[in-house]
Amino acid sequence: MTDRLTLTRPDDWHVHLRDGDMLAAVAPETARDFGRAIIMPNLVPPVVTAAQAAAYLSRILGALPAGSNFQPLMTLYLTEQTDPEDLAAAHASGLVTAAKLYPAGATTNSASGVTDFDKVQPVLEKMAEIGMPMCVHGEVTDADIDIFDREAVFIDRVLDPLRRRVPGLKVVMEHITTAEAAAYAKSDPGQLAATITTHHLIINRNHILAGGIRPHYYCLPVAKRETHRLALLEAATSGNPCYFLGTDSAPHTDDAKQSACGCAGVFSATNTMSCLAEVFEAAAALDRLEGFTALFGPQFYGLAPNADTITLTKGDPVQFATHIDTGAGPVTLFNPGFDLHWTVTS
Ligand SMILES: NC(=O)N[C@@H](CC(=O)O)C(=O)O
Ligand SMILES: [Zn+2]
Ligand SMILES: [Zn+2]
Repeated sequence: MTDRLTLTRPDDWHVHLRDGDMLAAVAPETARDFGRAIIMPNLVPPVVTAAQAAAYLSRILGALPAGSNFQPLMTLYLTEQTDPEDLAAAHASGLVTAAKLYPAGATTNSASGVTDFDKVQPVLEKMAEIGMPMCVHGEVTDADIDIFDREAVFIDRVLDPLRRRVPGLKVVMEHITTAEAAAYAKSDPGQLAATITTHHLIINRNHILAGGIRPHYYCLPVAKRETHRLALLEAATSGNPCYFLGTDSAPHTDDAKQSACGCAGVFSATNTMSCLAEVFEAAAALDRLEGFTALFGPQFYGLAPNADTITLTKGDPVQFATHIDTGAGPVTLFNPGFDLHWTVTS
């Protein structure tokens, strides 16, 4: 029986660190196990300019524990006003790694996102030219499309046509939740990839809705039926480098989650590596955990893997605190619903 596992230090290719008191509390949680992370720009107001990204980067660095080597990889939030030259300069200087496309209204803090995709065509062409990846929240926002269908419809109606209009654009389909997205993501190696979250490998829509409504499992895109979870699990454990970890750890205070109109987002930064080790072991794929968490992301982004390692150790069930305290209020940690035996020990 394997009871120790040493991996190249993982990265998180999609995380929300927020700002202010929340940032102070959650940045150390991500920095503990991860070497780098793609930092989502959906603050209020969003991070749309290079100057805003530079200021946000310094606030993140200021929230890290002393001696931390964690490296935030910044993103810009694309709007219909984004200036292709400002974006290209931010990328060329190394300040910004990618740009994030939110369909307006698709998710938390996406009001400034894109409504008319033609308007961002020049920016996307510039990104293709300079090799800057586009990360996308892939859901349509049409009121007449069922929420469980919004990801699959986005691929057909928006993403595939957009990629045909902008050949050469590197795209990361963020936090995929469907078999359709997993199939599409592998259709153009090196140009197209997908992040998969920890929680979408573990929960399906029954976990949210059966036997009572569980707001801490509500996120966007919403978890789908079990067949889709199984497709994601197969993708994540397949060893195909087009799939890599993006936790989408998205903290909201318990007040904001446990409400008549609760926010979307699952906070999983603290226990993600324990959860994933359990999931990959159950799938007899522990040997593929390193690719998914530490090798395939940097490969797609054209970066070297981290030079150091982490070690996970298996033992008696580990107890994580049910929540973390933040200056903004308590934030509940993702509960996988099963015992966790693996813990990051060094
Ligand atoms: N995933 C979520 O449910 N929420 C994210 C936004 C996002 O990634 O779509 C958030 O910022 O809270
Ligand atoms: Zn999203
Ligand atoms: Zn997110």
